[in-house]
Amino acid sequence: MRIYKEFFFDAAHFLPYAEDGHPNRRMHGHSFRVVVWLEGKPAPETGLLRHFEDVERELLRVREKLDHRLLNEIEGLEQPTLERIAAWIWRDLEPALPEIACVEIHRASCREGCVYDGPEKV
Ligand SMILES: Nc1nc2c(c(=O)[nH]1)N=C([C@H](O)[C@H](O)COP(=O)(O)OP(=O)(O)OP(=O)(O)O)CN2
Ligand SMILES: [Zn+2]
Repeated sequence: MRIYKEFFFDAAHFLPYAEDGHPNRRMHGHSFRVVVWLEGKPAPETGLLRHFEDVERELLRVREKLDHRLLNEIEGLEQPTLERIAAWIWRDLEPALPEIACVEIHRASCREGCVYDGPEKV
């Protein structure tokens, strides 16, 4: 069974490895929607897989690190593509929310996004 909670943030970035003169190389901003999925079984005594209050607390914590920031300045986000941001959010949340199953990140204005299912298991 899966549950999800989402949050929104706005941030600036640039893509350092875009070609010279390409707009992606200039600093610009986006609005992002992030959906975090948790997977597991509800506890028999509570019926909860994980209380949404716990999830909300962790999402607010990670949002604080991203919102109204220049993403390139954040350690691990020197190449702040959707792919890297999704994996970074996963790593930041995983210690507190070990039931994490998927991080979606959507950039609606560009009609694009990324879905990260976690590090590959060997
Ligand atoms: N696979 C990926 N490709 C690209 C990514 C990415 O994260 N993963 N990111 C970008 C840039 O961030 C780029 O800014 C996206 O731009 P674009 O789709 O051209 O949309 P706009 O910036 O024009 O969108 P707005 O409507 O102005 O927000 C490129 N490729
Ligand atoms: Zn961009």
